[in-house]
Amino acid sequence: MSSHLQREDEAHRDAPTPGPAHCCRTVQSSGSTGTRIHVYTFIQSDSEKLPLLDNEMFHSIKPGLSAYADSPEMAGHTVRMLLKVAKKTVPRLEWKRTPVVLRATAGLRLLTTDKAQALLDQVQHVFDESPFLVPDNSVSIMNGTSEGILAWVSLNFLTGHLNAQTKKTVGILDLGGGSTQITFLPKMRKTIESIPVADYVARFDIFNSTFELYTHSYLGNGLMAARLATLGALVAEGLEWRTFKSSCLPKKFRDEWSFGGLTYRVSGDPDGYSGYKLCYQEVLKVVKGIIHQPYELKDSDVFYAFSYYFDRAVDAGLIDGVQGGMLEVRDFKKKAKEVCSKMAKNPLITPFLCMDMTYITCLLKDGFGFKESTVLQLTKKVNNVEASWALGATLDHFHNLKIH
Ligand SMILES: O=c1ccn([C@@H]2O[C@H](COP(=O)(O)OP(=O)(O)O)[C@@H](O)[C@H]2O)c(=O)[nH]1
Repeated sequence: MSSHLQREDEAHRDAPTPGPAHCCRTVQSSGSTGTRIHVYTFIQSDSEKLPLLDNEMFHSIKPGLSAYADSPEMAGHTVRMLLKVAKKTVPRLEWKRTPVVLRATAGLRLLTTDKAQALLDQVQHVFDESPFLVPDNSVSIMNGTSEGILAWVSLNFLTGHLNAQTKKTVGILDLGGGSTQITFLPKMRKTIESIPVADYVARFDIFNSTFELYTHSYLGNGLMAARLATLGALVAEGLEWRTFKSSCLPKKFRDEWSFGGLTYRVSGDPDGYSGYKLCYQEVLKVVKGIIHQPYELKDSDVFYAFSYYFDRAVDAGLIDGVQGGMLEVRDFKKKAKEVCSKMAKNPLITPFLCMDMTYITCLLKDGFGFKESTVLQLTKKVNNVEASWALGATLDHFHNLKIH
């Protein structure tokens, strides 16, 4: 993350409002499956303390910017539409002192440097023409470590753990389209000692505490990227004529499917078998030897799981789409088996549901090594605020978390 972003206290130097400062900030999160805007309003009465989050406005547009890799001006259009929403949310008098920042995640990390830069340039141009405050480094690709840490900061801020004196915190699991992140505060020394390479640990300061987190982002292990890998569709050639088959799809299913600006012909295996067991073998290839198993997960507390973990749990009928809920890892497994065995007879809510549920089960069990009894708190929103790294990025902007 940038350390030279303009701080809120600087932006407020000429602020007319006496007393507690109300500040707004817009973050655009550019993911592989969509571009979103978050406008946060904070109340900051004491610069020594964490601010209070007063309100959030959220809006999203599909597809993600990476779908415009070959027509970057369309990326500018997406961002212009989202800034229109920001203009409606932020009072006109506040525009000039409201910073606007875009952070891109896996979708742009997966593109070549030139293509990603052309998209970022378009976004920068739209920002520069906007009436908002455009800080240095306002448009960039965020690295996976920051993505994991900032999502952890968001969830722990929203659940009140960052204010508490106790060092009790919650771990997070984030499943995007292109990448997946796991971040938690280890309790055992051995967890840090047994990491494969140094970049699985990140230290950062927030107010008067230093945290040493286990965090990792797996590029290519987001749900959509995992579909591609399962189908064997990561090949560069033959997209025009090849059909990618999988026993995770209904046997008679045949269609086109697009991700990251490319379209693939996909189908079930009409002459072969389909179902959970075969599907598990297919998705295991995407996980095995790639995902590191942290030492202490076997007897860990609750993890907050959001993004596609939440969306698919809703699609499969495991939780309510508004309330969310608590599930055990074994609930995903049981449901995956059920969905896969039924797909031949009943049309699924999405033809990919068996593949997605089986992948999630495999990622949790054979990937991270969770026990079947591990509890996951599935959530879309905490206290009406979207669960994502964007809030953490905002706190970082105003309070400089110093990730090292
Ligand atoms: O502000 C956000 C950002 C992402 N998501 C969810 O994240 C998933 C997709 O992630 P994304 O496209 O950002 O993937 P990435 O490119 O970061 O891997 C979907 O479930 C979205 O609903 C969300 O709910 N709010």
